[in-house]
Amino acid sequence: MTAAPRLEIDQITRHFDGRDVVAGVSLSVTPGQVTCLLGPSGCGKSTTLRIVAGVDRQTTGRILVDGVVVSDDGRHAPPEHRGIGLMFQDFALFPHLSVAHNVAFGLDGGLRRHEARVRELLERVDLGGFFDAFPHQLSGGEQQRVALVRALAPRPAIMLMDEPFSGLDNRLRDEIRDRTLALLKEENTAVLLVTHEPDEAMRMADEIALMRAGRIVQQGAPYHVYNTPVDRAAAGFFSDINVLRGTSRGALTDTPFGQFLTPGLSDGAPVEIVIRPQHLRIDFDRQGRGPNPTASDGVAARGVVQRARFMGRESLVEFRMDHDGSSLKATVPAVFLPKPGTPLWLTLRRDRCFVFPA
Ligand SMILES: Nc1ncnc2c1ncn2[C@@H]1O[C@H](COP(=O)(O)OP(=O)(O)OP(=O)(O)O)[C@@H](O)[C@H]1O
Repeated sequence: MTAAPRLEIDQITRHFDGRDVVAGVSLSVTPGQVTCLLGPSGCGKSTTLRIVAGVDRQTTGRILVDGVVVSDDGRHAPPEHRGIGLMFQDFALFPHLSVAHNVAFGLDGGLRRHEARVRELLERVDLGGFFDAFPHQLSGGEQQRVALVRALAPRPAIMLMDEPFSGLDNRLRDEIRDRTLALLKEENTAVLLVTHEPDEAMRMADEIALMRAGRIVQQGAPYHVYNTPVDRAAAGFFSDINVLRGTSRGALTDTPFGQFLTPGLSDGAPVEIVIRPQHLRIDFDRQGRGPNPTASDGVAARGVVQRARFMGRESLVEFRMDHDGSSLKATVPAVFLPKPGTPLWLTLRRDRCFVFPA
């Protein structure tokens, strides 16, 4: 049985200066679930979050918490009556209060009444020893953890997070993300997290809602959104992509890598075939010939190495293709640095190609 939604966003729009910056967003989050609103800058993510928090108000639509309307055309509960915790990038701790008093700030009765809860939360993020410290004595990452437990201290049913980790350096960020996620799961909080970073969404989310120009264009588990993108832009949002262009004829599109099925497209319709660099295979040149065609990889096409770079986890090789001079990128999970000018053959993993009308 799936749990009842804790947070429901029902057909929210927000009109600013003659345009809808949020244009009909619906979403629900269950207890213990992390949903990431992912999208490029300006697509309306933060506005959506601010509406849920109650610091902004939608033009139309409703917000429900545990099935109860907290905001619609007539009602608008203030932020403090929504059972919502907030954590933003520029979380500010109160500099004149100790760590413990910062954490207890939103608790009725303050530190005196809730010392046990404050101690327990600080222990859980390994900051037990900082109970009496002041914010300036903590590193950025430690301050972030204090901000997190401060937001969690009143046991909010819902946590809203807007780019909460973007102020941290890379290595620290991974660790803090993991800790944060663990704590949110333990508390069974419903989380709506805004980010423009696909890696962050893939790492944190149970569900990703991909947003563009005020709308959710695709929603699902990270695996699903990554592996079955709805269009070229959705594919390109998660990684570098290669795009082959062709024209549909008789529900087939010819490419130098073989034919692709393009059912439902009329003759003459432009087609884009999209593939991520890790799904190209590279093969050696055998005196002007490449590998034989196979069902899974189609036909090989020859290209010449333009550039090869070692990226740490993989090598990125850029090719200029013989057939049309276009560029294709392939990655190999190893050290593979062929010299510029080397002819090599490329095939595409056909099961990893996405075919879209252009
Ligand atoms: N108070 C406002 N008045 C007018 N326009 C606004 C207001 N708030 C936001 N906007 C506009 O709404 C659009 C969406 O902004 P929003 O902050 O929600 O985007 P975002 O996806 O969170 O982007 P970012 O990641 O850059 O914060 C932007 O074009 C922004 O300029």
